[in-house]
Amino acid sequence: MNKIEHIGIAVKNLKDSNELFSKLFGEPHYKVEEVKSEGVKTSFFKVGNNKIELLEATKKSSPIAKFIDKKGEGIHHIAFDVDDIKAEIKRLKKEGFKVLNDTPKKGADNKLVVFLHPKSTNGVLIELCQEIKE
Ligand SMILES: C[C@@H](C(=O)O)C(=O)SCCNC(=O)CCNC(=O)[C@H](O)C(C)(C)COP(=O)(O)OP(=O)(O)OC[C@H]1O[C@@H](n2cnc3c(N)ncnc32)[C@H](O)[C@@H]1OP(=O)(O)O
Ligand SMILES: [Co+2]
Repeated sequence: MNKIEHIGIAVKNLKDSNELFSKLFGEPHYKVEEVKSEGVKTSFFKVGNNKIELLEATKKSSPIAKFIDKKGEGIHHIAFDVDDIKAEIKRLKKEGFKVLNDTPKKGADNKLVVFLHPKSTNGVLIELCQEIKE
């Protein structure tokens, strides 16, 4: 794994949270992207070399809606950048981690993504991201 790609924060209202985090960072978000397959609307902030993803649920069955119902708003996942996502899936499965999707799926910001179940990672939902190259 190369580095933290982004940290995902679950929010109830993306518009309100965009304002709040713009004040916090002193800079507005640089993009908004809906990922229908995940039931989320996301916005991204750059903080130095780091990226923060805010996530609002777009439907009741969204993982973000469920998370907020159970735990409230807050840090939802940590995403790590990888070069070869398929090789990482294979390696991590061998190590006993519970990979939630065997086939990488299209995430936000031009990435292929895979999630590891938080029950296999000390309660932290982990996302792996590989940049999609043309
Ligand atoms: C667009 C994109 C991108 O960056 O490109 C994204 O990030 S999309 C981000 C949104 N997409 C995802 O999160 C996809 C991967 N997530 C999932 O498949 C799901 O959310 C699961 C992680 C499998 C949980 O789903 P499930 O239906 O089992 O929910 P559940 O509410 O019954 O939760 C089962 C147990 O996991 C815990 N749990 C659920 N979500 C959690 C989270 N984010 N961090 C830590 N623990 C979590 C619950 O509290 C519960 O624990 P207890 O049993 O102790 O009560
Ligand atoms: Co994410």
